[in-house]
Amino acid sequence: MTDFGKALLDAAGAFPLDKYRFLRRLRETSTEQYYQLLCYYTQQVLPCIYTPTVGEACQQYHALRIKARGLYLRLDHRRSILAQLKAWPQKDVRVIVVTDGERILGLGDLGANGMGISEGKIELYTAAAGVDPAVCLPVCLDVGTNNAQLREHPDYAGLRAPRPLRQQVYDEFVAEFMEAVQAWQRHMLIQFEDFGNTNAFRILDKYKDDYCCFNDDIQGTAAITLAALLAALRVTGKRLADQRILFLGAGEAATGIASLISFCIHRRDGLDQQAARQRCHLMDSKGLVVGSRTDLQHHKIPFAHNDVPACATLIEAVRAIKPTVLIGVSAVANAFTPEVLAAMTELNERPIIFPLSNPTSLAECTFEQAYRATGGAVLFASGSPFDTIVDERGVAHHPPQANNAYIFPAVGHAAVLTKSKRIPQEVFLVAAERLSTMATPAELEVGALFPPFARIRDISADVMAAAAAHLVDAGLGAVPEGWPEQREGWAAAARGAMWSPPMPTTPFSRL
Ligand SMILES: O=C([O-])CC(=O)C(=O)O
Ligand SMILES: [Mg+2]
Repeated sequence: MTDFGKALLDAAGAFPLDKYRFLRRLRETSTEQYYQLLCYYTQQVLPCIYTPTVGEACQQYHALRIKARGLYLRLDHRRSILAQLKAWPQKDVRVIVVTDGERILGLGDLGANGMGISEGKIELYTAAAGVDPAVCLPVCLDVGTNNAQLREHPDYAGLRAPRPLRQQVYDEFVAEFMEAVQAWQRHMLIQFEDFGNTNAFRILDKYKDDYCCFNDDIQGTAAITLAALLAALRVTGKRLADQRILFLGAGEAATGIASLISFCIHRRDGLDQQAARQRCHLMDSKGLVVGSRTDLQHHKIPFAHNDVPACATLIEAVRAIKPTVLIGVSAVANAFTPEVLAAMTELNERPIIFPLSNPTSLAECTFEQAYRATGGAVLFASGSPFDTIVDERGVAHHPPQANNAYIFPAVGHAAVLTKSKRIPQEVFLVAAERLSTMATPAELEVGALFPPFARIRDISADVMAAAAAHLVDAGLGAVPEGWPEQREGWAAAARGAMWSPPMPTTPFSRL
């Protein structure tokens, strides 16, 4: 069965973008078969519609000649957002993934081409957690772009203007969007995706207490990384509170991950939040984030250290801090040099090394590089997928992908089913903890920190049950209709709440 999915996609063309285009067209022309492929051949389809291909698809989106599935809301059409929502053909929408295209993966400002990221991410709600595609809506807030090349391209479909200089104009537009969504539907889950750093933090802070919303780059990435780290610690047998964690990068992902790790240490080991934060060291393009710096953005300040020298390079920082864990969220390809990897190997019996930057071309190192440099001792997870390595004994080592899709679709679907008022930070902790326990000892043995993605719907059902229990217990959501009293039955109930297309009858005769 699984080979069929691969064979079909191979037949669509040699290049990833050929497969992407094929799947986009299939969704339009043979929707049921598209969803059969997505839901029954998920592992084969996902890399073609999501990371790593989606990065290139967004860069080329204006030239792909595909019809946008999602809704564009343009800054020059402001004060009419509610009317535009009401005119949209989908009437019962429960999940929105929204971007403004300013920071697409590690690729920068892609303006209206960012629609591709909302469209890609929303498919994961269906594939991974069984949300009915009929209730899912990708949105792109087109506020212009500072990418002049794109703006001037004859095929570019977005607003041909730079992003607004005045923050107030932007903020009012986002506020109008949030209020319009609330006026449009009784309950909506809103996922913020790939906003620029400053706006991402500000928007989340502003709306998180009053809306059922989260930011996947800050919170989803944090949860999957914490899950990977907790699973790695099952192998080393060490405590989270005893780790020294060095981040290359100090943006949304870094501060999101560092905050959730600190929160987890605080909850598990009773350290106060400030002491827990000191387990995390951030490094930006100017060097280590230390207290003596006067140029630190707001979100970095809680992680500034006064007890380490102001190292300018990663290798200096590794030597000074002696990290047990190295996390790459820098979008700097090959930043984990052989020297850095060798230093991590000298310092640790089992170095934990997570090059998380997306897409693959921006990863801080490959699995092969980390595996070879550490003599196979590395505990590894990456943002984009890498190939398996077969060692000299013939044992296959599968590099786990710290794929946000293990977390956000399940957390989001739980929030939808419970109609949660908001999504507190604790839910991401609960989801990460649950996921971190799921790899079997045999899977951990060969480096797989998570169960295989092929089982994603069962995994999501467990995460949904844990997240739903938390939301209900916190008084934010209600027990979904028809779910049993007993919590033991909730994973099965979550599995039962998932939408699926009919099982495919082979062959896919009309493709
Ligand atoms: O693609 C992912 O899942 C991670 C992500 O959101 C990003 O890199 O912006
Ligand atoms: Mg993202």
